[in-house]
Amino acid sequence: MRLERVGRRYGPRGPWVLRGADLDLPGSALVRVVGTNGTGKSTLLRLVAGIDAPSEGRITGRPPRTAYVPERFPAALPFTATDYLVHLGRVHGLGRATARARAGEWLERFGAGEHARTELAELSKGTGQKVAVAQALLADPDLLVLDEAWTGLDTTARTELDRAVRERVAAGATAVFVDHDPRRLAGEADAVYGVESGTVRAVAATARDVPEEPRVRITASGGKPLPEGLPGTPAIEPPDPDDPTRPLVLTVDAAHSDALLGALLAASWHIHHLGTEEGVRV
Ligand SMILES: Nc1ncnc2c1ncn2[C@@H]1O[C@H](COP(=O)(O)OP(=O)(O)OP(=O)(O)O)[C@@H](O)[C@H]1O
Repeated sequence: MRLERVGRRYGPRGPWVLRGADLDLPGSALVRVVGTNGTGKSTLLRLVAGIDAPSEGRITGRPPRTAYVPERFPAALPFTATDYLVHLGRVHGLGRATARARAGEWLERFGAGEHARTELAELSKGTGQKVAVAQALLADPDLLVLDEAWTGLDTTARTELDRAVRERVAAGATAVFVDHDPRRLAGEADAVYGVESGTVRAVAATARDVPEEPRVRITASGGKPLPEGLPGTPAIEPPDPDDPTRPLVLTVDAAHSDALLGALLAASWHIHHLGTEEGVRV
């Protein structure tokens, strides 16, 4: 599949979110898309998935069996989890019995089997996300597009999704994903693309070629919640602290460390330690 000189803007006079984007998506490949907040990653993924059309340029060779998981699951649909999955399985060309069996298997796999008959509107956010992910995997897609699909899943389901993505790629599919956590499938991507200032560029031809960028570790604590949209999208440990006053370790590319420190200090966070980390990769 290929994107050639693709541009997208919202509205005829809107600013170009993407312009002149070229992208080759081979089969049997895991492709990561990175970039800071609001640079157009979701826009690019919607174009790749075919649920949005480019304002200019062309997209060719998209496999017929394409699946997409958006950042937010539209939970207000009037179906039970199983009926929704069967319906989408039918849309993807599965027979009713196969769609029903696979719906059950995927819900079980993600630990949501007990919610098979729950109305979508009554599902918790996390279980709704499990249904969204099951929907995408149900019909063995040849192109799997995941936009922050891990967000909201519990640890077991996240690991299961990692496994399912690897299985699809091993079966010959292309999986394109965005995730804010740089450790997600770290070192496994066949290609990494960065979206920046409206353009898409290869950050690394293969995971092995990722340049060794120094990473900075900041240990910090604060009484207030962390500010939204931290510079450099740092990895944060532990990800869900029980005690907000407990120090967190934030790891970020050195290029963003000053901005991140500034954001933490502006939010009245206390900095305990600052150091570099060797060998951390995208
Ligand atoms: N449907 C839309 N209508 C108008 N503007 C939009 C629409 N979708 C996205 N945009 C704009 O396009 C730009 C890129 O948004 P997009 O969601 O693609 O970025 P992103 O990199 O995925 O962001 P984030 O990391 O915050 O998820 C933003 O300025 C956004 O406001």
